[in-house]
Amino acid sequence: MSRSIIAPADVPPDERSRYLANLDRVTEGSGRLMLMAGDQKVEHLNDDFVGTDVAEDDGDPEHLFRIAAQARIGVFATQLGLIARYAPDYPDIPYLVKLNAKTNLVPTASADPLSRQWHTVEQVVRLRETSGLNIAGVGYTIYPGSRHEAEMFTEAARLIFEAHQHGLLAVIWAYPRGQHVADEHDPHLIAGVTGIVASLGADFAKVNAPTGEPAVLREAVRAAGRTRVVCAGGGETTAEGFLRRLHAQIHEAGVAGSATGRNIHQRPLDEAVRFCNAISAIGFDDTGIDDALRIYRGS
Ligand SMILES: O=P(O)(O)OC[C@H]1O[C@](O)(COP(=O)(O)O)[C@@H](O)[C@@H]1O
Repeated sequence: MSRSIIAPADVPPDERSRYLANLDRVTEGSGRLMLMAGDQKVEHLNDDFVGTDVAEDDGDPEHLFRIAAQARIGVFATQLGLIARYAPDYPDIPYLVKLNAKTNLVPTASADPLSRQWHTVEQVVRLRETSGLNIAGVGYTIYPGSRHEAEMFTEAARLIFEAHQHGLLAVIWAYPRGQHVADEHDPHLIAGVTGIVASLGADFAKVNAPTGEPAVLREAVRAAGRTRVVCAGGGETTAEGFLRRLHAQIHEAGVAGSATGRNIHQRPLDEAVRFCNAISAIGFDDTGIDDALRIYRGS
């Protein structure tokens, strides 16, 4: 595929090289994303950062930045407030600004989810220009099936266009959720959701892994067309189980990389760094499981 058609038409010619440089940065030129997710201080409050199976390191938000600075990652995604506060001490990390967020304090059973945009793309561009930080893209979560879906779709569509206009990538977290969504892990529904993300024009769709074997993701990958699909990492699993699932998602379903939060940051710093390096080896280098495990174990 010639590089000229990799950039979508809403990336203006004078921003195309920036867009392609951002795409190469977050994929190391492989076409597969490696996103480290650190936006859960809003989505899950402190539940993801303290606990019996959570490293003591994770209680301090700076743990996220220490991992991202030391590990091989494509991009680190979190809210603008944390980036502005910590990134000056961690200027070499490629950042993705997550533009909306909500807490899980209001149960879906009582109110359909609505997650409103916090900052505009123009404010992200101003931060990039005045700080010199390496901001490669923006992110936004949609909840198809929520009574409020139209509001989120509209915000998403407009910010994706604006992001492309400034050479920024757009990643959409897409979780079908609401009182009319019976099973948010249904593979066919998730394929519908990746099709929505493609229609919104995003570069990557981030979905929760559907029920079943990784190969069930084939429908969702195909439905997304030229928009690439990655899966969230989910709750705590063994490192080997996680790496085997990721390898299968990529090689059996054509998933284009990974987007992982808890399974990275709930580990102590050195282990989290090695885990990121193993994830990146699988995604960026087509490394096999045994070699990826050796990278994770530091052997
Ligand atoms: O599905 P939930 O519980 O709303 O969680 C959404 C949050 O989980 C994440 O996808 C993190 O992914 P992990 O499952 O890998 O921790 C965040 O990026 C996102 O905001």
